[in-house]
Amino acid sequence: MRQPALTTTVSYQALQSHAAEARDWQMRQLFAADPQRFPALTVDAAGLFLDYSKNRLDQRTVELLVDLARERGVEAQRDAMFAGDKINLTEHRSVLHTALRMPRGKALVVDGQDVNVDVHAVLDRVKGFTDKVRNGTWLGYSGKPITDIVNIGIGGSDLGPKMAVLALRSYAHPRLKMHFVSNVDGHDMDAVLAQVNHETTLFIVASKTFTTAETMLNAQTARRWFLCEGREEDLARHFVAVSTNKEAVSKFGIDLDNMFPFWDWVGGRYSVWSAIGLSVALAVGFGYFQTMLEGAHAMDEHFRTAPLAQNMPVLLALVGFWNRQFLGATSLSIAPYHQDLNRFPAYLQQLDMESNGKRVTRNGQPVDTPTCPIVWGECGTNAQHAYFQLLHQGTDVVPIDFIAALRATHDLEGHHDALLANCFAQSEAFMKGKSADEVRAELQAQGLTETKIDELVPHKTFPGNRPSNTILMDQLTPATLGALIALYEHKTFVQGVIWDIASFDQWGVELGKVLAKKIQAELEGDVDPAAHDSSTNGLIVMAKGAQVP
Ligand SMILES: O=P(O)(O)OC[C@H]1O[C@](O)(CO)[C@@H](O)[C@@H]1O
Repeated sequence: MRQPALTTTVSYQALQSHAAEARDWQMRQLFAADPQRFPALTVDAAGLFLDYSKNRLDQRTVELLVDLARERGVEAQRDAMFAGDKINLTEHRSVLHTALRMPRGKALVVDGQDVNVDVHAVLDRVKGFTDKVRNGTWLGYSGKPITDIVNIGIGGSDLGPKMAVLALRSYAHPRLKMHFVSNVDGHDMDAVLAQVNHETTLFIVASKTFTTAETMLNAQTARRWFLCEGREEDLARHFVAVSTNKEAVSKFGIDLDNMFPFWDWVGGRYSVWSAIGLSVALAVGFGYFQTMLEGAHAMDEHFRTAPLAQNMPVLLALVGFWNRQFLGATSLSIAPYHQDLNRFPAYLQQLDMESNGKRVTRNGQPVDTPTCPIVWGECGTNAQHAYFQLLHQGTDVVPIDFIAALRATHDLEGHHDALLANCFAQSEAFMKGKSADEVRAELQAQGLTETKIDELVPHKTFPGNRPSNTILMDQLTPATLGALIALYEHKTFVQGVIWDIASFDQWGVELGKVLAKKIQAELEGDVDPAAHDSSTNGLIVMAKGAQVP
């Protein structure tokens, strides 16, 4: 259905007038005026708690934002996604990552096929295989159990599994060391090969298409490395594939018995729940992998059934939209206060920016508002000692998502309270700031001269009124991790619906791929690179002339 331009909708215009009033609001005053602000602007679901009260909005803003979600058809499009409708219009595909975490037996027929049956058949195979590797009955060619697993993949075939394996570090198998190679830069593969042994290493070649240049080159290199010690007939014990492309897997030389399939209705950046999660299931065991799926399913059920005004992914999306559209925030910083969520910001970069980094609507018209902000971030407290200076006192307002677990998964004394204290202190500081009067009073109490005080006040003043969300969970477990990932998946979906953009394709990555192929041929051959601009030609000539060490 053709959507009207966003800025022409009734609910958008109501929001715009409201935003004109809200522009001067100070969060300090909003908190002081409403003792119920915290309970009113928080929500919990699927083991997660979202506090969005430290944003420049009030309950009326939320009502207007919910009206917008309704007018843009979020509920209908959500239902269409869950039902398997072909909502990925440009590729004419269903979008069914939610089906990957549906309990067994919940029939969902798409194109005449019950996808639930297919999903669970693959999960059963994942269980059988991962059990064998973990219990030491899957042996390498010389009869030894596997000790090292190398996942070769890129984008969604790397970021999700790598993020989840790190996040669930405390659940990991003691014998199995997990490695991830994604970069076509040989230094990545070289560093991993230097640590592993031919006899006890298992390679997972993870690629939805099985044509991605980086992954294919890395896989060929791993194969060559393996064949320096092992024989062709040993490959089946050391190489498995995860893909939708049987033909290419077979052509590569991987036994189809060692291939774990998935389907074109799983987007790469939504694929950690499919067999692409094989490395996660190997690391933590199939039982915990399944618990991660259950955590995601709990969030799916919440997203599918909760009213919009109490719907966590919808609210997270609407607050993000408000900050982007009406506060002019061009980026969103993700600050996990949990070291094991170290790769979560990188994971979200692909999820959000590859989905919603678009400038035309689903019908190909230019959008009439800004779309996806730049997503970036780093673990707290490290981020505090790097770039939080800019976030507190710089000229840009950057909303932040703080993510923390109330209980640690370690028992080291003193650390967790220190961590949480920092997390809560930061969101308080961003909200409250520190006024010039407060700074002045503090410096006077320290006995500084008035001249010195005048000099320091501007530097020590914090504007505050800077927005943040805080997402809490009891502990980082497979279930809460699953819910957290699903929360952001659905948040991305809702924003895509509001902007009316095609969130499930990624044409923007194609141009560079095509040009790289051409330049690689020029670097490797005698072709004269005169066909480019003078800068690109010059760089190619320099690379061709460089001495190989
Ligand atoms: O799993 P594949 O097919 O190798 O693709 C890897 C990644 O490449 C992309 O297509 C972008 O180039 C991502 O969307 C995808 O996650």
